[in-house]
Amino acid sequence: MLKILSGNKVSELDQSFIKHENISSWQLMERASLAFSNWFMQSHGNSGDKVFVFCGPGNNGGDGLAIARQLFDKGFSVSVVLFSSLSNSSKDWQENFKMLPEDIGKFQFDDFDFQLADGGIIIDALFGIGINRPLEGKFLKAILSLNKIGGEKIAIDIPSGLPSDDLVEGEAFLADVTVSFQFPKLSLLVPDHVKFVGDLEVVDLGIPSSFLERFESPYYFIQSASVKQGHTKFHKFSHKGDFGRVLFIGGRKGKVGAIILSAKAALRTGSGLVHVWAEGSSEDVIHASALELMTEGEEVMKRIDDFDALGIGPGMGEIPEMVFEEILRSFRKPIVLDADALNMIARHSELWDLLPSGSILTPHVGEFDRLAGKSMDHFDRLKKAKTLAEKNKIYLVLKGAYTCISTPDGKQYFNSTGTKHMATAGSGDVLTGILTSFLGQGYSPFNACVAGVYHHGLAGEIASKEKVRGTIASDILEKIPESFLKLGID
Ligand SMILES: NC(=O)C1=CN([C@@H]2O[C@H](COP(=O)(O)OP(=O)(O)OC[C@H]3O[C@@H](n4cnc5c(N)ncnc54)[C@H](O)[C@@H]3O)[C@@H](O)[C@H]2O)[C@H](O)CC1
Ligand SMILES: [K+]
Repeated sequence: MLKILSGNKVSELDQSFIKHENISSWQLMERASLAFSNWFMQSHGNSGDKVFVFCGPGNNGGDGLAIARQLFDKGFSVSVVLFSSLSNSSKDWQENFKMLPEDIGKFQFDDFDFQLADGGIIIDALFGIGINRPLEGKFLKAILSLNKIGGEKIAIDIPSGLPSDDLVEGEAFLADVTVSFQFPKLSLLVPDHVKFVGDLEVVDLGIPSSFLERFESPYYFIQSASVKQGHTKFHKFSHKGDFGRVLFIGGRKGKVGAIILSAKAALRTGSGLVHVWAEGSSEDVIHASALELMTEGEEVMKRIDDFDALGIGPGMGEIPEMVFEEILRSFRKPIVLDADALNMIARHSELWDLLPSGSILTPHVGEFDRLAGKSMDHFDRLKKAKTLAEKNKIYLVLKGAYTCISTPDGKQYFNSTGTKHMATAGSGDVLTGILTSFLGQGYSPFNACVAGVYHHGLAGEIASKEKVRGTIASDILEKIPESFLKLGID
């Protein structure tokens, strides 16, 4: 798992890593710049476009100068636009400035006509994580001009103007792609900043995750290696009982499809036995949609404890509080709660106390705000999610572009998979199915959450490669098996 450090911890990290590797700060900058340039050559190597690098006075600008040199060496036509003189720039900036080849175009901001860069590749190296106040003066002027002209816009480490761990104040660079070093900065993961960040790429500086562990931070970025480790292995003699018996409750009032999506997702995630308790009249459609599903009626309440996991809520509508309460009182293992089950809790706050510890709640932003009250911005929402998870000893899966799992021990894990094409009806029901399936297979709630959000996102990525904006939730669940294959899980 990759730790996400706050901006003010990065210089500590740099110092410590430089010492550990016995390298100079310039060498670390060269590594970072090469990581960017290698990414650039892979994605833009064949582009004949002119490259313009806008370099601020700090080390982000220093990266920009090194990248300008490296891309020039690879045959690109490169110009740099500078905002500071040698004497008022950082030490490694100065080193890299001296190393600039003669044939690179060099402009001072005051003399630069921004129309020259129109249509080229614009690399933003004005400010990185060292920004400590809103943009003003020539920096603001430059960003406003860059945001107006055409061409592809790429930010180094973070779009200039965004603080690394806080909400933007004023203007910032509108990037098409942000190439962040080592780990994504927290502020790149919030929906409030999506228009600045564009697509997010994270490039490795060779700092091992174990090294990052030395630094205090509650935030993590989920990566495939740790997802792989968290999977339970099954063997030749495993039988369907080992893969769990799960029950889904929901699918009423014209929304039976929601619970079918959850149930089918559980089958595709590997559940041995999948039961559905939906409205009586929907039995036929459930059987017709998947022959492997079993349907239940009210009498299932008597043997509800026989199940290994429950998934409640998709398409459930409003059920009597008494029934909901009885389910929570009768089933004391972790439960997955989604959609209408979350709305029940939002309306009846006394239900919080009945949630089995380790339960998983999967609100989208709207549902979350009903549960926790309105938030000023996503940073505020993340704080509330942390508090709710700690207080109620539950796992809170706040769904979105970088779904965030808040755990009872106060940590927050951001998912790294998924695409914009997953924002489609029923996508969340599929996630409920996957999570319930993992719980039923005996995964700890934490492993279920991490594996669940990761496979959901990966299945969505695979599905949307074929179906792009026509991707529907059924496509996502059909690709769950491929997401296992991709990770080498049998
Ligand atoms: N381990 C890594 O990730 C590495 C990252 N690198 C790059 O270094 C930058 C951070 O560099 P730093 O010098 O600390 O900060 P900045 O370049 O962002 O600029 C700070 C500089 O600017 C002044 N300043 C701050 N805000 C403003 C403002 N609004 N207006 C004017 N001036 C401002 C501040 O006082 C400083 O003087 C990181 O993002 C990476 O790109 C390294 O290359 C190596 C390892
Ligand atoms: K930048």
